Amino acid sequence: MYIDGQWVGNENEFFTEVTNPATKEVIGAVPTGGALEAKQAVDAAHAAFKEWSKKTAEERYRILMKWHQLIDENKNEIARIMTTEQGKPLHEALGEVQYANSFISWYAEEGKRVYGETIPASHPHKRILVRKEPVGVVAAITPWNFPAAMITRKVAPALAAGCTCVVKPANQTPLTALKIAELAHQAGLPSGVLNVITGKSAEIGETWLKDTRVTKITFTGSTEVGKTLMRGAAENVKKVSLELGGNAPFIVMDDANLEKAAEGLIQSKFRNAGQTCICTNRIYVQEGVADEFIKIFQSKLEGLKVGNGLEAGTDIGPLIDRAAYDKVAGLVNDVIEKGGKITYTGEKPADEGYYHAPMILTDINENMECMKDEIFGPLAPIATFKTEEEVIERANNSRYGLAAYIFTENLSRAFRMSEGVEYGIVGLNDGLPSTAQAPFGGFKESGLGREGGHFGIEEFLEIKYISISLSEG
Ligand SMILES: NC(=O)C1=CN([C@@H]2O[C@H](COP(=O)(O)OP(=O)(O)OC[C@H]3O[C@@H](n4cnc5c(N)ncnc54)[C@H](OP(=O)(O)O)[C@@H]3O)[C@@H](O)[C@H]2O)C=CC1
Ligand SMILES: O=C(O)CCCC(=O)O
Repeated sequence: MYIDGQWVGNENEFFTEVTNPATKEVIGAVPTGGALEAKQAVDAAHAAFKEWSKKTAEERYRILMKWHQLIDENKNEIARIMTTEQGKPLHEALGEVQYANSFISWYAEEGKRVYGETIPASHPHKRILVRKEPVGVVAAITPWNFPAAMITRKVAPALAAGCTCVVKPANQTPLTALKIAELAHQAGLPSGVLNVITGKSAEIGETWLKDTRVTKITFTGSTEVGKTLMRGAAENVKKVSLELGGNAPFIVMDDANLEKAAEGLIQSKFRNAGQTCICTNRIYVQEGVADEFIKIFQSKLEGLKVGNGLEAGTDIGPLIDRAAYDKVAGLVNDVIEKGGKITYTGEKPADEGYYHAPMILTDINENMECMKDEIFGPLAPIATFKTEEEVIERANNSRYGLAAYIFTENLSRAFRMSEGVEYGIVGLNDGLPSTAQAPFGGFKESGLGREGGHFGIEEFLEIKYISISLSEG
């Protein structure tokens, strides 16, 4: 673990093993930290806040850009670590490292633009000044599906704003996080500004929730854990940002460019083997074009290779663990039991890993679990619909509201539908909307707040209003 600029173990020397999901081999182990280390990390972050928050944005920019440079120089090594512990194909891992790094450079710059305001007062001798200040110590709890980007998307704006951070990466993928912390250390980030601890998630989370020195919790992961953190944060009214589950509808209208829609679906459905919160979950195709669309989609899917992410040519890696595999297999059984069918199933390696074949599922209805629950796997359930009104209603009939995809070539319809869906992110003829400068986040139970863009740094800033009364004469 990385606490106060030092590499530390834990008191009892317990270790949590890290497994390669492609081979089930143990590839490493990290300390099983708990309440003691969680508190030590906050002690360090709290002490470091005093000086870090006082640095100029330019000084913070220089350190963040050095970190960015080191990540870039080490991107291939980080990508290999990521593929080995997470499973995603090496080219995707490299893409994630670059995506993760784009948050660091973007926010290094944005830190210079934390502007205040002056507001006209109602009295001639008064002045109203508004400034923005860092919220303090930020606790970030991150998932295994994007082991680098979910850390930098939180930590980069927090550090650029002048906050200090304590981070708990997922136990399945701590090695990428620790490598990134090592590079932050090399970049000259002062001790205590960034701390990374591994271990008992519930105990660490609870310690941070109870500690009044932690003023902000930022989390990406399941809606259930997000709700637990939000409840805990209420105790001392911490600020909370949550990026939770999704159930993204992918809508293909009969005037869509079907080639482009099928390409968009491949990108949005099979990225990270379907384990992305904005991955397409349920597919709605307008009746007249359903058969043709499925044919084009299947021909593209047949070209994708499932395998070990380290092997050249792999497009879809394994799922993260046994529980993830069982969940996806259970969703397929549910489809069959409720009258659906498997129209296409891809090949998968016979080896030991947690591989699930990509599948196209048809004769789908809304009572099937895959239409209600986050799949997090390479299943493509396809339902049909008749009208625009009907599909908007079905798309909105979810407790989630993260991302929706709409494919149409009709401009008026494109606006009408984008405005009609209750989702925080709309991919309009676009299967890959994520980028550092845009706001990422959801409506409803998909979360609170936004990451990315100028919106993302606001989550780490307090507004202070200074009322000034000038002496007369
Ligand atoms: N929005 C998204 O991007 C993600 C959504 N999910 C959804 O959640 C499902 C389950 O995945 P899972 O990995 O279990 O997700 P979790 O929400 O359990 O894990 C996300 C992070 O939260 C930590 N955590 C778990 N429980 C607590 C707690 N009580 N207090 C504080 N931190 C906690 C985990 O630590 P540790 O792993 O060490 O226990 C991990 O760092 C997936 O199938 C998917 O549907 C999952 C990941 C990302
Ligand atoms: O699943 C997630 O929460 C990570 C989102 C990846 C992306 O930014 O597209």
